[in-house]
Amino acid sequence: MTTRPLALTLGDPAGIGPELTVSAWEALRLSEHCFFWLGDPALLNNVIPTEMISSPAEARRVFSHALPVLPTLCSAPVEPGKPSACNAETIISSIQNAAQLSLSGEAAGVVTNPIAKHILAQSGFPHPGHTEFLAEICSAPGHEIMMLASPELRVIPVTIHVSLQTAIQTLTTERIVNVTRITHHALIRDFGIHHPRLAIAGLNPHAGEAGLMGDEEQTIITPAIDILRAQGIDAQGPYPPDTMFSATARTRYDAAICMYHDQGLIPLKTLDMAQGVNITLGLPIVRTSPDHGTAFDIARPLDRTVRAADARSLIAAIRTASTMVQHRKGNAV
Ligand SMILES: NC(=O)C1=CN([C@@H]2O[C@H](COP(=O)(O)OP(=O)(O)OC[C@H]3O[C@@H](n4cnc5c(N)ncnc54)[C@H](O)[C@@H]3O)[C@@H](O)[C@H]2O)C=CC1
Ligand SMILES: NCC(=O)COP(=O)(O)O
Repeated sequence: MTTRPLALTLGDPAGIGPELTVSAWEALRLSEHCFFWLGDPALLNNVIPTEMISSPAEARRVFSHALPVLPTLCSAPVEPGKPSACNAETIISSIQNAAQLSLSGEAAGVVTNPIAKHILAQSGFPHPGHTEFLAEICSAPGHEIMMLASPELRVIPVTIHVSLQTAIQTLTTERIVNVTRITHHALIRDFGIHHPRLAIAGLNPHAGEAGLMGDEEQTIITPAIDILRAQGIDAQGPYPPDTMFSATARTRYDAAICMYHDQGLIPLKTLDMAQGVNITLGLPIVRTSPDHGTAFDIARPLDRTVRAADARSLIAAIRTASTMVQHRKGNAV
């Protein structure tokens, strides 16, 4: 696995991020999946040993006996379950530093703990989520693609954090082609799938039923598929969205290109929320995250034995980031 450590961000300190971080360290500390946390050790209530580091290079020496922490201290008191925009600056700087350390090569990649988008927005944060923020840090705006992956399914929404109305209004042939091309290349480079098979979803019921229930399939989606196929990309569809996620249908493709956020994320999370991983494709750095959010409703002060949050998705995100780093190394020329 990776020799350099992964950078794990703070996330919203009032959410389940601190608890997930503790559980992930306990699960992985004797494995090769080494990470350090850009967080505030005071949030951990001494439930595990921690050791301050001043650079990622120190993480591997520490990882088996303590959680390596690159201190990123909260400026306001933290009450679990009660998020506050007063800590927005710390949350943002944790993401920013993790990305910079990854761009500089000191960290192998970034794994993010969940943030609450509306809380950061209150502080003037202009990005709808990590995906778009990281693209800006990497000077690659417009190249960022969100993929959610579980052992059962991979989905890529063409439009991401916008209203359903905006998603439909901004759906274009060019956007579908761009997202599918980046996905195709990322499946080869980051996942070792040599000939990716891509299923393109329709937008409307029955994929439009020959125009009877909407014509975006004919005017926008099919032209995109034609362009992609002419470029040698194995893109098929548009498929009726209500049947393309069945167990049988899923055996026919490696990833589903979906027209809007919930079209892809509902089947993914319904099939396997515990092991779903959110992955940003199209960036020079590796970035993964759990598929769920901050879960403020179950966040509580940390306890040595009682855990409310299921850390499997974060653990899967860390393992996935390690695997992607390995694939990128293997594919480097
Ligand atoms: N990558 C990220 O930073 C993401 C952040 N969010 C943010 O999270 C906030 C809350 O969003 P919600 O829609 O409520 O989704 P959520 O995923 O935080 O919670 C939905 C339900 O699932 C439960 N849940 C989630 N993760 C869990 C875990 N690991 N273990 C046990 N139960 C778990 C919660 O307790 C809650 O009942 C929003 O502000 C949203 O912006 C949402 C998705 C991803
Ligand atoms: N629904 C997925 C999600 O909100 C994750 O967004 P991001 O913070 O990874 O951009």
